[in-house]
Amino acid sequence: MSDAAVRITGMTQRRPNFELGPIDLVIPSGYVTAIVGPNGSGKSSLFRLLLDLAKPNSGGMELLGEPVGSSNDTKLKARIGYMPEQPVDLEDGLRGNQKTDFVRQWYPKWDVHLYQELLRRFEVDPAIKLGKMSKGMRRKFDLSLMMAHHPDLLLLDEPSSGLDPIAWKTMIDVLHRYMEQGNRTIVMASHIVDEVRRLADYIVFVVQGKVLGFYEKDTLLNSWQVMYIEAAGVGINWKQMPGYRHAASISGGTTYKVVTEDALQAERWLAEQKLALISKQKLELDEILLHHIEHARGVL
Ligand SMILES: Nc1ncnc2c1ncn2[C@@H]1O[C@H](COP(=O)(O)OP(=O)(O)OP(=O)(O)O)[C@@H](O)[C@H]1O
Repeated sequence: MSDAAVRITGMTQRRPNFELGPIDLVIPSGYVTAIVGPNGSGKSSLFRLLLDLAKPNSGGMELLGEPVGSSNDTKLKARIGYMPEQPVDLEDGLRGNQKTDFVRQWYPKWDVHLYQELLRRFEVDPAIKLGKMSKGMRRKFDLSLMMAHHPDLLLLDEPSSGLDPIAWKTMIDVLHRYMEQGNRTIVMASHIVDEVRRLADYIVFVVQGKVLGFYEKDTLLNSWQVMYIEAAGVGINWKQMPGYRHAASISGGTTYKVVTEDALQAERWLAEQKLALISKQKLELDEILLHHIEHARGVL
């Protein structure tokens, strides 16, 4: 794995009704990492902490090798593009162009040609007041603005929220192209299975303020499977099957539906037990997340 784009060490944030962490997490540079978790699990809170918009109670964070929270972070921030989940209400009265004129001053690598190309691709008129733009249009404007200074790291909090299918496809293409150039990194929170499938190299599950795991996407999607197994006349202790997560007999018969998170070893085990594997199917990302949530509810 390459250098760390994000390094979080023993970080906690306590609120009256919610505790985030402790989180220890290293996100590699040069890849797309998706943070996946249910509503209220702490994804947006994590982004705000990484941007120093909120302070942790303990622990530390680094972005692109620099500590978060130092007083002189202008150079670091110039290397980052951040897209919050919600637009900033205070900017409602500004026209798009007025926001751009203010924002671009902070970025030495500001690229007006890229900015204009992105606005054209997303079909956004920057002369409109931000408060008068539709939700999706404002999102597309913010995406264009945020990418026009050639950031090394993009932090995207549910980037496709409000986008129509055409704009969504454009966004996926724009982000793919962004990743083609140099050692760039995207960290994004997303609920959209297809988006994670198309963009992510790595997946982080966050549930109830805790990181449940960091996975290489293809390994994760290949290793979680539901298997249909014929097991007539034998009492099987399914819990001995590698990666066992769940088992149920189908309509009380001798066929079992078993979920494993270690498909390769599970198949070997079935062969050793001389059990017939009738069919197998990969789980979708949201089904895998559901298993993680249920497991977390039992142990956290
Ligand atoms: N400013 C705040 N003050 C107090 N509590 C907050 C604040 N913002 C969020 N929370 C609480 O922190 C927890 C985590 O919220 P957060 O927005 O980080 O979750 P999320 O995973 O981004 O959720 P979603 O998928 O709905 O966007 C929730 O319990 C939420 O109510």
